[in-house]
Amino acid sequence: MESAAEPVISVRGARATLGSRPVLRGVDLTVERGEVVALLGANGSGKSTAVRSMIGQVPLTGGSVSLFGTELRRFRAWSRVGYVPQRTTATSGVPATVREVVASGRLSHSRLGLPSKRDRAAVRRAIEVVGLADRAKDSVSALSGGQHQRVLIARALAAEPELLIMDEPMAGVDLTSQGVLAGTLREQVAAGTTVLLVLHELGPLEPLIDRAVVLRDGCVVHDGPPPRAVGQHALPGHDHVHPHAADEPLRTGLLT
Ligand SMILES: Nc1ncnc2c1ncn2[C@@H]1O[C@H](COP(=O)(O)OP(=O)(O)OP(=O)(O)O)[C@@H](O)[C@H]1O
Repeated sequence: MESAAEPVISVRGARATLGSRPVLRGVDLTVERGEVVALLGANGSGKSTAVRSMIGQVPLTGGSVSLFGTELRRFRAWSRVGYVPQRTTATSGVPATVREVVASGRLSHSRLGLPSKRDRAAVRRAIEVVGLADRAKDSVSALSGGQHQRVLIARALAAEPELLIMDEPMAGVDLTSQGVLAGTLREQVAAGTTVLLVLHELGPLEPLIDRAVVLRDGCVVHDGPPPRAVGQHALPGHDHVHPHAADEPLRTGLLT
């Protein structure tokens, strides 16, 4: 029986190996109901692998993951989870429309039956929320990178998930789309959605973040208040130094 106090995500001692390389080396991470947590770290630190392990796309070689209090191998309530993968530059050969792609995110609700009125309304709302109502009938191949990312987010939102996991939602996204995405996320958070975001840097999402978990080489090196980028440290390419521990500044290396 699920209790309201149960964390939405609980990762304990997670280990994963890709090829022959240990990519997660004992990761502990908890996300409570209603929290917005950023998973930060340099390239290759294991962020994507960590979130992919949470949705069963990467098998663990040790440790465990639970969602909504249920161990992953018993977890079936996938309509409660929205996942936005890291955007690839590859374009699909299938000329699906915006509405078709977004509606595919609702399939876990409609199951074998035809989409209900409620399903169709949820798809329409998700498309509106990301500002693409006027493009609903267009092929996704006609969209810009940022618009494409908005479609992927709408697809996750169409399921009206309680937990939203997004891998680098702002990467390669133009400023207009970044603004739309930040607004969309703000609405979801206000509605009580729990959010785990993989980010390279906090950027425009900073005001929404409750807590940051920083990975380095597959290990958690910080779990607490989001690191604040100030002055020179905010510049792209700068290896951040954040004075979390008075004696030894935490080098998050977020931008390296
Ligand atoms: N399929 C794979 N086979 C072997 N190694 C892999 C595979 N996928 C990822 N890796 C390696 O695992 C490490 C962690 O990758 P991961 O994508 O989780 O890092 P990340 O922190 O998300 O990085 P980025 O910010 O670049 O997305 C990297 O060194 C990567 O090269």
